[in-house]
Amino acid sequence: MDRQMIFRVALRGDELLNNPRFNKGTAFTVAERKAFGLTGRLPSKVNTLDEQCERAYLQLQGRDSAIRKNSFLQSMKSQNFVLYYTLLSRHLRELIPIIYTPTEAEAISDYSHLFRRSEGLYLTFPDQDTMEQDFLEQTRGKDIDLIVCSDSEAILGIGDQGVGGIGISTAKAVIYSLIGGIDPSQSLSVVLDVGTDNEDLLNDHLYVGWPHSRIRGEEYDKFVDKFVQLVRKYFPRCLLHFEDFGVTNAQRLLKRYKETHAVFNDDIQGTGAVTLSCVMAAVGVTKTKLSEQRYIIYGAGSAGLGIARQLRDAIVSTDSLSEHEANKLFYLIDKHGLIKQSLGDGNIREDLKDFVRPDDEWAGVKENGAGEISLLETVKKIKPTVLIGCSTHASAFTEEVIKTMAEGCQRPIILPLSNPSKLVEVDPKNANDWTNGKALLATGSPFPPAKMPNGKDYIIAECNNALIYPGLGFGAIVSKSRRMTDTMIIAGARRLASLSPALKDADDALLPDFADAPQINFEVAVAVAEQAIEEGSADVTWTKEEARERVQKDLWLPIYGEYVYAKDGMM
Ligand SMILES: NC(=O)C1=CN([C@@H]2O[C@H](COP(=O)(O)OP(=O)(O)OC[C@H]3O[C@@H](n4cnc5c(N)ncnc54)[C@H](O)[C@@H]3O)[C@@H](O)[C@H]2O)C=CC1
Ligand SMILES: CC(=O)C(=O)O
Ligand SMILES: [Mg+2]
Repeated sequence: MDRQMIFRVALRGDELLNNPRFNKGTAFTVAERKAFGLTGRLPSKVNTLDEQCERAYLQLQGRDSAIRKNSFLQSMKSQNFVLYYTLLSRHLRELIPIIYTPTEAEAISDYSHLFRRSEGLYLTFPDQDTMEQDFLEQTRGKDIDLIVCSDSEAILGIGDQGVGGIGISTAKAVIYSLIGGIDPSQSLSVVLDVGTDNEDLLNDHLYVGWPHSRIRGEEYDKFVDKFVQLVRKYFPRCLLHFEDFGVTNAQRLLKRYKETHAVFNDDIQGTGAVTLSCVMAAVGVTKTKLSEQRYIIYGAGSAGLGIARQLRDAIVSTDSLSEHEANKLFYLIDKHGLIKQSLGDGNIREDLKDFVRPDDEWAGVKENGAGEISLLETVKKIKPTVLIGCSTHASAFTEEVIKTMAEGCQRPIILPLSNPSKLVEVDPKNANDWTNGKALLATGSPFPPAKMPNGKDYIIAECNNALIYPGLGFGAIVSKSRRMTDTMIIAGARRLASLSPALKDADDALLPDFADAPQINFEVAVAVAEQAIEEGSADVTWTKEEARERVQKDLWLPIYGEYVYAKDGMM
């Protein structure tokens, strides 16, 4: 056995069996059972990891609904990391939708009823005086590389979920380990419970979070800042991942902290990166350039703005357009229709100003009574080649919208990205049928293949940030980057795009299959680490040429090591 896989462990008996990092259950060998006081605590048969997986998979199959499978897996995670991650790895495509979107959305929305045990760090607004102590209780003695946190205001597409948002932090952290190779014992999932404006939760006497309306303004900022400063004080080199904050806070917090710490907002930057990869692959199929597209982005929240900026920045750096020229390729639509000057400052967030369309461009175009221009009218006028949905508005891409778009271009690129599945802007099967198989499609949650007119399956790629953020994060962690820069993110996105199956066969999926996500994210991590070294964001002594070897070396894999008892060993 590899010398590194021998662990000196100080836990014995139940403490060892109850520690998911070290527990092996029936896989403890006879010698280990003797050394760690486990002989009488386990049935006599020593199982292999394969046997344990077989049994666990059978138990899982016995659960008759996705949500019950989700609960079963969550409980397994709290018992045995190696078994949990091995089982997930062996059935990746089948189980990702169970532990992530769409099933995790259901688990989060019913969090207070399903609650069984702690999943991470709960920092609650009225307890802020003890925040440092609470933080240290959870992290003392640990070498934390990754912190995923949410304030739960905009969970997936299901809105404010109060304390239940811990579920998105843990799900995202699991994906980091499963796909990205981050040691699960070196990550921490956090919910910042600043109250909730979700009336259903506030009226539920079983709600387990702080039953108070959401704190905003200065008090909110101070609370978040206290947390961020603790992260910086105790783990100056960890990656701080923000997930599912409300759009205004998401943008502000990223801007506030990105120059001083390696922070990453997945909804803005991760979604921007994976969508850029997807569009790069699509324009590879149509043999056109990013700068030759006309883009409609429907839903101008965190994801919409992140996508617009990422595409714009890539156009500027690849196709040599000025930022001003590149901005003009984008048409953003939100609740008040097309984002144009006459909506007025009250209806246009400050961070959207790059993409506001001039009114005179729309003279003669049909408006509703409130002076708003709809998606359909925008499609008719500009003849988009790319249509992206991140609005949470289910079925917004109607047959008329899709058919009108298809009249205006050979291969419409249509990416309805809203999660969970029931909120998708158009079922990809319909988009495929309405365009006679011409559309290049990808969605945010998994969908079955569509049928091409020639009878072949068209695989619907999953354009979900989970296909890229684990690699982006791992690349930053391995290279000990002080910041997660835009150029590191673009380097990862380019690497992902280069691995698109559609570049080999135009009828194949725009992005690699999730079943290949670990290998894909490995490549992304290498690209990010190389870029970090090249641009000086990294803090390591090794060279760019060594990045691949270093990423490989630091990968955490779910493998049982051999344990020897040592009083001063790991706990
Ligand atoms: N595929 C992926 O990787 C990702 C998908 N998403 C999905 O995108 C959706 C939006 O997420 P976020 O941007 O984080 O939320 P957000 O709340 O920041 O943005 C949603 C935006 O859509 C707008 N909107 C709502 N109803 C609309 C309508 N009828 N017409 C036009 N605009 C409308 C809202 O005003 C808001 O600006 C969610 O369903 C989320 O699950 C988000 C991040 C990643
Ligand atoms: C995928 C993701 O981050 C979201 O839907 O919010
Ligand atoms: Mg998200």
